Amino acid sequence: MTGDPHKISFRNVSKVFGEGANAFTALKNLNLDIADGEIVTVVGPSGCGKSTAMNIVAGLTEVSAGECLVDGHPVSGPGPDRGVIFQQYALFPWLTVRENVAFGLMLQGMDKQERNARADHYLELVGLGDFGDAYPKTLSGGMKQRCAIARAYAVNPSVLLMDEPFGALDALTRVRLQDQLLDTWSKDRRTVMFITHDVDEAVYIAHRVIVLAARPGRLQQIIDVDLPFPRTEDIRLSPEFTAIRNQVWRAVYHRDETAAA
Ligand SMILES: Nc1ncnc2c1ncn2[C@@H]1O[C@H](COP(=O)(O)OP(=O)(O)OP(=O)(O)O)[C@@H](O)[C@H]1O
Repeated sequence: MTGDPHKISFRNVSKVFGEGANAFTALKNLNLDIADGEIVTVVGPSGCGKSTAMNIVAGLTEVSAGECLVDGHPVSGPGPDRGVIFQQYALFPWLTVRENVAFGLMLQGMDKQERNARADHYLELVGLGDFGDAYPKTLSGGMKQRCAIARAYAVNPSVLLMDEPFGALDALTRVRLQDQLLDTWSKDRRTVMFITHDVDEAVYIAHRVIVLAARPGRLQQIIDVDLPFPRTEDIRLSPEFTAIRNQVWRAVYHRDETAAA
């Protein structure tokens, strides 16, 4: 232990892609702490560095300057403590749903009976308990994404990194999966970093909304979502929700004058 109380910390993180005349600053001097068990959503215009920031936490992208810490330790590559879920489900088409969910456990050397039992537990959790023997091509988009979520949960990461996970889904399925994510979070309190373009989604699921600005990608504003859990339909329709939603909207699209430089 290093004594760092935060689950995830960005310390003056910058990321430059390319070199010389082709150098492009995707993130500049990002400072951000995310607490253990906190859900943060990350919003901002296209190209503001949302995925770059998440990929740095995932260990898929190296920082150019500064430091990214998880549990107080500098990130040096991907690890089973961080589960990543992308918009594209990236399921293996030749494996069944159960085998897809159990895949990471197989890589960890878990025996077949145990990993199948664990896969079935997580499939049940995301409402796919009857689909373990099905192949991905027979599932709807929402079901495929639930399978990808079960796969990420199965390796029991303490951090979930979700990059527009519901972006390709219809509005009703999105809302259901948001509720399912919060329901699961209420039981395990994992730390979640969730990128979205949907301002309502960003407010509904989060403790805090992180707004990034583009060119260069940088922190624009952090907005506390001071709404109780569990989040419900009533909360979604409340004036308090609308007020926070409007605040986020202004920060993203109109550069609220209260924003950080
Ligand atoms: N591997 C790379 N090489 C060069 N430039 C890159 C690379 N990855 C990202 N970039 C650039 O860095 C900037 C930030 O990209 P990033 O994908 O993090 O943005 P984003 O906020 O997630 O965008 P979007 O909302 O469109 O997904 C973009 O201008 C992008 O073109």
